[in-house]
Amino acid sequence: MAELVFFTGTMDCGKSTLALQMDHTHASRGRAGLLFTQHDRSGEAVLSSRLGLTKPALEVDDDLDLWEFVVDQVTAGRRVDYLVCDEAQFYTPVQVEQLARLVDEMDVDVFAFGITSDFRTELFPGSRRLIELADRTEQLQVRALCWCGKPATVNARVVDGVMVVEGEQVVVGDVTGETGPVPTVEYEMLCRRHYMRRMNSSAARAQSLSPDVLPFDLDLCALPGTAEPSPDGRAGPPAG
Ligand SMILES: Nc1ncnc2c1ncn2[C@@H]1O[C@H](COP(=O)(O)OP(=O)(O)O)[C@@H](O)[C@H]1O
Ligand SMILES: Cc1cn([C@H]2C[C@H](O)[C@@H](COP(=O)(O)O)O2)c(=O)[nH]c1=O
Repeated sequence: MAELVFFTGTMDCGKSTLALQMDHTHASRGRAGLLFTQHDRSGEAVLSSRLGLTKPALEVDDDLDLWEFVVDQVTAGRRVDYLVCDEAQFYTPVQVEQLARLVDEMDVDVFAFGITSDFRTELFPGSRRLIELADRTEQLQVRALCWCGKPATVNARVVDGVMVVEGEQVVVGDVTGETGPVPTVEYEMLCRRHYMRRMNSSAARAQSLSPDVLPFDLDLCALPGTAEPSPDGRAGPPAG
Protein backbone atom coordinates (compact mmCIF):
# COMPACT_ATOMS: atom_id res chain seq x y z
CA MET A 1 0.00 0.00 0.00
CA ALA A 2 1.35 3.42 -0.95
CA GLU A 3 2.49 5.89 1.71
CA LEU A 4 2.96 9.61 2.22
CA VAL A 5 6.20 10.05 4.19
CA PHE A 6 7.63 13.39 5.33
CA PHE A 7 11.39 13.35 5.93
CA THR A 8 12.37 16.41 7.90
CA GLY A 9 15.15 18.08 9.90
CA THR A 10 16.98 21.37 9.96
CA MET A 11 18.73 22.76 6.90
CA ASP A 12 21.95 20.96 5.98
CA CYS A 13 21.04 17.63 7.59
CA GLY A 14 21.05 15.62 4.35
CA LYS A 15 17.45 15.79 3.11
CA SER A 16 18.26 16.39 -0.56
CA THR A 17 20.94 13.72 -0.44
CA LEU A 18 18.40 11.25 0.95
CA ALA A 19 15.86 12.36 -1.68
CA LEU A 20 18.32 11.47 -4.45
CA GLN A 21 19.21 8.20 -2.72
CA MET A 22 15.54 7.24 -2.43
CA ASP A 23 15.06 7.93 -6.13
CA HIS A 24 18.15 5.89 -7.01
CA THR A 25 17.12 2.95 -4.82
CA HIS A 26 13.57 2.78 -6.18
CA ALA A 27 14.60 3.39 -9.81
CA SER A 28 17.28 0.71 -9.61
CA ARG A 29 14.53 -1.81 -8.79
CA GLY A 30 12.60 -0.85 -11.89
CA ARG A 31 10.11 1.51 -10.28
CA ALA A 32 9.15 4.64 -12.20
CA GLY A 33 9.28 7.95 -10.38
CA LEU A 34 9.01 11.69 -10.85
CA LEU A 35 11.19 14.25 -9.06
CA PHE A 36 9.77 17.59 -7.94
CA THR A 37 11.34 20.54 -6.20
CA GLN A 38 10.84 24.26 -5.63
CA HIS A 39 13.42 27.04 -5.22
CA ASP A 40 16.44 24.72 -5.07
CA ARG A 41 19.62 26.67 -4.21
CA SER A 42 21.15 25.59 -7.54
CA GLY A 43 18.34 27.08 -9.59
CA GLU A 44 15.09 26.08 -11.28
CA ALA A 45 14.12 22.52 -12.07
CA VAL A 46 17.07 20.84 -10.38
CA LEU A 47 17.34 18.80 -7.20
CA SER A 48 20.79 19.31 -5.70
CA SER A 49 22.62 17.97 -2.68
CA ARG A 50 25.56 19.64 -0.95
CA LEU A 51 27.44 16.40 -1.50
CA GLY A 52 27.58 17.32 -5.18
CA LEU A 53 24.84 15.14 -6.67
CA THR A 54 22.25 16.86 -8.84
CA LYS A 55 19.35 15.64 -10.96
CA PRO A 56 16.82 17.38 -13.17
CA ALA A 57 13.46 17.81 -11.45
CA LEU A 58 10.10 19.38 -12.16
CA GLU A 59 9.67 22.83 -10.63
CA VAL A 60 6.54 23.12 -8.47
CA ASP A 61 4.96 26.54 -9.06
CA ASP A 62 2.22 27.57 -6.66
CA ASP A 63 -0.46 27.00 -9.30
CA LEU A 64 0.70 23.53 -10.37
CA ASP A 65 -1.99 20.94 -9.67
CA LEU A 66 0.05 17.89 -8.68
CA TRP A 67 -2.96 15.55 -8.82
CA GLU A 68 -3.87 16.65 -12.33
CA PHE A 69 -0.24 16.56 -13.50
CA VAL A 70 0.33 12.98 -12.39
CA VAL A 71 -3.08 11.76 -13.59
CA ASP A 72 -2.32 13.29 -17.02
CA GLN A 73 1.02 11.46 -17.11
CA VAL A 74 -0.65 8.14 -16.31
CA THR A 75 -3.45 8.79 -18.81
CA ALA A 76 -0.78 9.42 -21.46
CA GLY A 77 0.62 5.94 -20.78
CA ARG A 78 3.47 6.75 -18.39
CA ARG A 79 3.90 4.59 -15.29
CA VAL A 80 4.25 6.51 -12.02
CA ASP A 81 5.06 4.43 -8.93
CA TYR A 82 6.51 7.12 -6.68
CA LEU A 83 7.17 10.84 -6.32
CA VAL A 84 10.20 12.43 -4.68
CA CYS A 85 9.26 15.94 -3.54
CA ASP A 86 12.12 18.11 -2.29
CA GLU A 87 11.85 21.53 -0.59
CA ALA A 88 8.28 20.50 0.25
CA GLN A 89 8.03 23.21 2.90
CA PHE A 90 7.41 25.62 0.00
CA TYR A 91 4.46 23.66 -1.45
CA THR A 92 1.01 25.04 -0.71
CA PRO A 93 -1.29 23.14 1.69
CA VAL A 94 -3.55 22.40 -1.30
CA GLN A 95 -0.62 20.79 -3.14
CA VAL A 96 0.10 18.65 -0.08
CA GLU A 97 -3.54 17.53 -0.13
CA GLN A 98 -3.10 16.64 -3.82
CA LEU A 99 -0.09 14.50 -2.86
CA ALA A 100 -2.15 12.70 -0.21
CA ARG A 101 -4.87 12.04 -2.79
CA LEU A 102 -2.31 10.54 -5.19
CA VAL A 103 -1.28 8.13 -2.42
CA ASP A 104 -4.84 7.12 -1.57
CA GLU A 105 -6.46 7.04 -5.00
CA MET A 106 -3.59 6.31 -7.40
CA ASP A 107 -1.47 4.13 -5.10
CA VAL A 108 1.59 6.34 -5.74
CA ASP A 109 4.23 6.49 -3.00
CA VAL A 110 5.12 10.07 -2.04
CA PHE A 111 8.46 10.79 -0.37
CA ALA A 112 8.48 14.44 0.71
CA PHE A 113 11.55 16.24 2.09
CA GLY A 114 11.69 19.63 3.77
CA ILE A 115 12.41 21.76 6.78
CA THR A 116 9.63 22.11 9.33
CA SER A 117 9.99 25.68 10.54
CA ASP A 118 11.27 29.00 9.31
CA PHE A 119 13.82 31.45 10.76
CA ARG A 120 11.15 32.70 13.22
CA THR A 121 10.60 29.09 14.40
CA GLU A 122 7.12 29.13 12.80
CA LEU A 123 5.86 26.21 10.74
CA PHE A 124 5.86 26.56 6.97
CA PRO A 125 2.24 26.05 5.78
CA GLY A 126 3.30 23.15 3.52
CA SER A 127 5.17 21.42 6.35
CA ARG A 128 2.26 21.87 8.72
CA ARG A 129 -0.07 20.14 6.23
CA LEU A 130 2.48 17.37 5.70
CA ILE A 131 2.72 16.73 9.43
CA GLU A 132 -1.06 16.70 9.61
CA LEU A 133 -1.54 14.29 6.69
CA ALA A 134 1.57 12.11 6.43
CA ASP A 135 1.43 8.41 7.24
CA ARG A 136 4.84 8.90 8.84
CA THR A 137 7.08 11.85 9.66
CA GLU A 138 10.72 10.88 9.97
CA GLN A 139 13.46 13.00 11.53
CA LEU A 140 16.77 12.65 9.70
CA GLN A 141 19.49 10.90 11.68
CA VAL A 142 22.40 13.24 10.90
CA ARG A 143 21.75 16.36 12.94
CA ALA A 144 23.33 19.71 12.10
CA LEU A 145 25.24 21.14 15.04
CA CYS A 146 25.11 24.54 16.71
CA TRP A 147 28.47 26.35 17.04
CA CYS A 148 28.46 25.27 20.72
CA GLY A 149 28.47 21.61 19.70
CA LYS A 150 24.88 20.79 20.69
CA PRO A 151 22.43 19.39 18.12
CA ALA A 152 20.87 22.26 16.21
CA THR A 153 17.07 22.47 16.14
CA VAL A 154 16.48 25.92 14.66
CA ASN A 155 17.31 27.50 11.29
CA ALA A 156 18.45 31.06 12.03
CA ARG A 157 18.63 33.71 9.29
CA VAL A 158 21.70 35.89 9.22
CA VAL A 159 21.69 39.09 7.14
CA ASP A 160 25.04 40.78 6.63
CA GLY A 161 26.39 38.83 9.58
CA VAL A 162 23.57 39.71 11.99
CA MET A 163 20.87 37.25 13.07
CA VAL A 164 17.36 38.53 12.29
CA VAL A 165 13.91 37.41 13.45
CA GLU A 166 11.74 39.50 11.13
CA GLY A 167 11.30 39.43 7.37
CA GLU A 168 9.81 37.49 4.48
CA GLN A 169 9.21 33.81 5.18
CA VAL A 170 10.82 32.67 1.93
CA VAL A 171 14.34 33.84 1.10
CA VAL A 172 16.38 31.21 -0.71
CA GLY A 173 19.88 31.08 0.69
CA ASP A 174 22.68 28.86 1.75
CA VAL A 175 24.32 28.02 5.04
CA THR A 176 27.37 29.67 6.58
CA GLY A 177 30.77 28.12 6.32
CA GLU A 178 30.43 26.99 2.72
CA THR A 179 32.91 27.93 0.05
CA GLY A 180 32.17 30.64 -2.48
CA PRO A 181 31.19 34.29 -2.20
CA VAL A 182 29.58 35.27 1.10
CA PRO A 183 25.87 35.83 0.46
CA THR A 184 23.96 38.71 2.07
CA VAL A 185 21.35 36.30 3.41
CA GLU A 186 22.61 33.07 4.89
CA TYR A 187 21.34 30.55 7.40
CA GLU A 188 22.99 29.13 10.47
CA MET A 189 21.67 26.21 12.45
CA LEU A 190 21.53 26.85 16.19
CA CYS A 191 20.39 25.11 19.35
CA ARG A 192 17.27 26.66 20.89
CA ARG A 193 19.20 28.26 23.72
CA HIS A 194 21.49 30.21 21.42
CA TYR A 195 18.62 31.03 19.08
CA MET A 196 16.68 32.55 22.00
CA ARG A 197 19.74 34.57 22.96
CA ARG A 198 20.19 35.71 19.35
CA MET A 199 23.68 34.34 19.57
CA ASN A 200 24.89 33.06 16.24
CA SER A 201 28.56 32.17 15.79
CA SER A 202 29.72 35.65 14.83
CA ALA A 203 27.88 37.25 17.79
CA ALA A 204 29.46 34.67 20.10
CA ARG A 205 32.87 35.33 18.61
CA ALA A 206 32.43 39.10 19.01
CA GLN A 207 31.38 38.63 22.62
CA SER A 208 34.34 36.39 23.39
CA LEU A 209 36.70 39.04 21.97
CA SER A 210 35.01 41.97 23.72
CA PRO A 211 37.10 43.74 26.40
CA ASP A 212 33.89 43.86 28.49
CA VAL A 213 34.15 40.11 29.06
CA LEU A 214 35.85 39.55 32.40
CA PRO A 215 39.03 37.46 32.22
CA PHE A 216 37.79 34.49 34.18
CA ASP A 217 36.10 31.23 33.31
CA LEU A 218 32.42 32.03 32.81
CA ASP A 219 31.57 28.34 33.16
CA LEU A 220 32.64 28.44 36.81
CA CYS A 221 30.88 31.68 37.66
CA ALA A 222 27.60 31.49 35.79
CA LEU A 223 24.38 30.36 37.41
CA PRO A 224 23.61 26.66 36.92
CA GLY A 225 22.21 26.01 33.46
CA THR A 226 23.27 29.36 32.01
CA ALA A 227 26.96 28.81 31.33
CA GLU A 228 28.25 29.43 27.80
CA PRO A 229 31.03 27.16 26.59
CA SER A 230 34.42 28.74 27.12
CA PRO A 231 35.62 30.56 23.99
CA ASP A 232 38.84 28.60 24.36
CA GLY A 233 37.07 25.28 24.85
CA ARG A 234 36.58 22.59 22.25
CA ALA A 235 33.04 23.69 21.45
CA GLY A 236 32.80 27.40 20.86
CA PRO A 237 32.31 29.99 18.16
CA PRO A 238 34.43 29.11 15.12
CA ALA A 239 37.39 31.41 14.57
CA GLY A 240 36.62 33.84 11.80
N1 LIG B 1 32.44 17.26 1.71
C1 LIG B 1 31.51 16.62 2.42
N2 LIG B 1 31.75 15.37 2.87
C2 LIG B 1 30.81 14.71 3.58
N3 LIG B 1 29.61 15.20 3.88
C3 LIG B 1 29.33 16.43 3.44
C4 LIG B 1 30.25 17.21 2.69
N4 LIG B 1 29.67 18.39 2.40
C5 LIG B 1 28.45 18.36 2.97
N5 LIG B 1 28.23 17.19 3.60
C6 LIG B 1 27.05 16.75 4.33
O1 LIG B 1 25.94 16.90 3.48
C7 LIG B 1 24.77 17.13 4.26
C8 LIG B 1 23.96 18.24 3.63
O2 LIG B 1 23.43 17.70 2.46
P1 LIG B 1 22.08 18.19 1.80
O3 LIG B 1 21.42 16.95 1.29
O4 LIG B 1 22.40 19.23 0.80
O5 LIG B 1 21.28 18.79 3.05
P2 LIG B 1 19.83 19.44 3.15
O6 LIG B 1 19.07 19.09 1.89
O7 LIG B 1 19.21 18.83 4.38
O8 LIG B 1 20.03 20.92 3.32
C9 LIG B 1 25.25 17.48 5.65
O9 LIG B 1 24.92 16.38 6.51
C10 LIG B 1 26.74 17.62 5.52
O10 LIG B 1 27.39 17.15 6.67
C1 LIG C 1 14.85 28.77 7.51
C2 LIG C 1 14.40 29.24 6.17
C3 LIG C 1 14.92 28.69 5.03
N1 LIG C 1 14.53 29.13 3.82
C4 LIG C 1 15.09 28.55 2.60
C5 LIG C 1 16.60 28.54 2.53
C6 LIG C 1 16.91 27.36 1.63
O1 LIG C 1 16.89 27.84 0.28
C7 LIG C 1 15.72 26.42 1.87
C8 LIG C 1 16.09 25.21 2.70
O2 LIG C 1 16.94 24.39 1.95
P1 LIG C 1 17.74 23.12 2.54
O3 LIG C 1 17.85 22.22 1.36
O4 LIG C 1 16.92 22.52 3.65
O5 LIG C 1 19.06 23.62 3.02
O6 LIG C 1 14.75 27.18 2.57
C9 LIG C 1 13.57 30.13 3.71
O7 LIG C 1 13.17 30.51 2.61
N2 LIG C 1 13.05 30.67 4.85
C10 LIG C 1 13.44 30.27 6.07
O8 LIG C 1 12.93 30.84 7.09
